[in-house]
Formats: sequence, structure tokens, C-alpha cells
Amino acid sequence: MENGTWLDEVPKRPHQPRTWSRELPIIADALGTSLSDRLLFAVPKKGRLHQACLDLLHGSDIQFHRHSRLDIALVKNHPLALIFLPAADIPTFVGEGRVDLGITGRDQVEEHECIAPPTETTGVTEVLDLDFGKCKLQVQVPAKGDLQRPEDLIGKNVVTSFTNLTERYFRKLEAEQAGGNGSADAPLKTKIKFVGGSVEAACALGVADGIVDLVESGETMRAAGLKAISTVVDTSAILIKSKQPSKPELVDLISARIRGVITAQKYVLCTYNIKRSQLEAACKITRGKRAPTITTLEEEGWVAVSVMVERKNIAVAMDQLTAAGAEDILVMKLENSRTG
Ligand SMILES: Nc1ncnc2c1ncn2[C@@H]1O[C@H](COP(=O)(O)OP(=O)(O)OP(=O)(O)O)[C@@H](O)[C@H]1O
Ligand SMILES: O=P(O)(O)OC[C@H]1O[C@H](OP(=O)(O)OP(=O)(O)O)[C@H](O)[C@@H]1O
Repeated sequence: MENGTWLDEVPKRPHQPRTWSRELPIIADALGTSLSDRLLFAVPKKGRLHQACLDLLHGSDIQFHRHSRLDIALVKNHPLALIFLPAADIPTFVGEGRVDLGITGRDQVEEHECIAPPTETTGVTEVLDLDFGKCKLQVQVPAKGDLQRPEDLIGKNVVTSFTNLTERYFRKLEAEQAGGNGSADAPLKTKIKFVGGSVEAACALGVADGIVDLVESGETMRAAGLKAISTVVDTSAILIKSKQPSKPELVDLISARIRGVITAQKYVLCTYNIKRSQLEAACKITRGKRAPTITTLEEEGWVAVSVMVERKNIAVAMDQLTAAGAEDILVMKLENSRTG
């Protein structure tokens, strides 16, 4: 392909979601009921975040029945309707205030904000990091090739589903390379092309010198003979709200419920008995979310400790507690929570 013709020939990802005109009639017709008195909550309709979101809704006791093929579900126990949308489109719907709440990746929000910067009334507010969907948007090149640094891709062909973040990244890189001579308006030398999926195939197929794609375990990248040379964005799933939600109290209630479920998934409750003389050392190991609860035992000189510990740290904490003289260490899964 001729240099300089790529961007002109291949339209980049459109600003308006592809489903915009299709979704509105669906919403209007769905179930023959008015949505005007309901808070609208957008949930990824498929993909990596879908099942985790359904589990979160279930854990928050948000009860709904979704008819097959319908992208809307009325919630039975709250004035709420769930709208199932592509994760990439959710920042647009929430950002424009068409939908009040949403779950999507931080990467999708940042991609959207590149072309629709937030204003006082538009754009999204992050309510909560949901602690799943963690991955990195990374610049990748063939593992056995000559390209070693992201700068080596300047002027070359880069394929991605995140054209706006990729453009912002290479624009900054090109400006840095140009030193004081770089202008913000200078035409982009790097040629960026949008593909909707299977981005990792682009180098092997000869359409790209490098790609910008999501990496979690790195299996997809390695299987495609690629290696990561730089990170554009660190991402995880987030709960977002519009700037002027229709029912702020319900937004707060749903957010508190979701926060409770996420906290319950993130922490375990650990209890143990320890001599009072060893208590200070033990409390340094298990500091708790706020502070440990200490109860005096009937047995002279002993106390019982009850404390929340991050699930990912519990095995090490148990080893350290044992070494510090703790006994009867029990760890319990939390079903749900409301904490400060
Ligand atoms: N491997 C992964 N590990 C963790 N989170 C991921 C992973 N891949 C994607 N995500 C998160 O899930 C979001 C949606 O990605 P996903 O590929 O599932 O989208 P999708 O809506 O199914 O679109 P597509 O049709 O492009 O597959 C991403 O923006 C990212 O935040
Ligand atoms: O590092 P890994 O654990 O291998 O995960 C990374 C892969 O996951 C996502 O794709 P997905 O499988 O959702 O399909 P897609 O390519 O159609 O987006 C992403 O686009 C990567 O290809």
C-alpha cells in the first residue's frame, strides 16, 4: 500500500456508536412499557465483561428477566431497566445522558474521551472500580522482528480497535521525537487502521507492522508470535454514571449495593486467637480495612481478633500469623458487605 493513503481509504472507528439508530426503536418498542420513569443501566451485551456483570447484578439482588434477542430487561424490584449494549458504545450512551448508569472498561471510556472530551454536562463520572476485566492496552510487534521500541513504529502501519487512543499515543511519541520542532497540528506519520477483532492476526497477514491490543494473560499475543513493547493504558471494568442522572438516590443505592458485592469478593474475614503480648505484631500483619476488632477471651492473657484481609494476601498473612504465634486461624468467605 502506498504511503500516506491508508488513513484516507479506511474510515476510522466512527464517533457515534453503530447501534445508535437501531437501539432507540428497540428501547421504545420493548415490552410495550414506558421507560421514562425508570433509571437506565447499560451492561455489556457480550464479550469479556458480560458474565461478570450478570454475576454482579445477581449479587446485588437486581432481579430481571431478559427475553431472548431483546436488548432491554425491566428490573422487577426497582424502577430500573437494563440495556444490553456493546461495551465500546456504553461511554457514548452514558456520556450523552441517554443512559444513567453503565459498566464498561476504563479503556473504552478513555477511547471515547479522546474524541468527546468531558464538559460540565456531558461525559461520564467514574463511580467505582469493579476489580475485574483487568488488562493492559499494549503496543505489540513481531517477537522475532527488528522493531524493538514504540518509536520504531513511527511512520509504519499500526492496526487496532482503539484508533483514538493509538492516535493520541503516537501523536505524543512523534511530537517527543521532533523535540521542540514538533507541532500539535502536524500530520500524523504513523498510519493507524481500525479492525473490530482478532487484531493479533494483522502482523502475520501483512497488514500491520505493529498492533495496539489488549493483553491479559499474554497467551493471545504469544500465540500470534508477538511481544509487548509499551503500555498505552492500564484498564479494568468500572461503574460509570452520567453527569445528570434521572434518579440520583437510586444511582446511590445501586452503587452502594454493587460496592458491597465487590468488597465482599475482594476481602475475606479472618479470625484468630493470640496472646495479648503478641497482638501488636499480629495487627501489623492484618491491619484490616478500618481496624481489627479485638475481643477479650475467657482465657487469661489471650484475645480473639476479627479482621478483613484482601483475598489475594490471605495465604501469606496466615503464614505470617502462624509464625507470630496466632492460633485457631479461620478464614471465611463474605457473601455481601456494607463497609465505610
Ligand atoms: N482478555 C481480557 N481480559 C480482561 N478484560 C478484557 C480482555 N479483553 C477485553 N477486556 C475488557 O473487556 C472490554 C470488552 O472487550 P471485548 O473484546 O469482550 O468486547 P466485545 O464487546 O465482545 O467486542 P468485540 O466484538 O470486539 O469482541 C474491553 O474493552 C476490556 O475493558
Ligand atoms: O492476553 P489474553 O489473556 O490472551 O487476552 C487478550 C485477548 O483478549 C481479547 O480478545 P477476545 O478474546 O475477547 O476476542 P477479540 O479478539 O475478538 O476481541 C483481546 O483483544 C486479546 O485478543
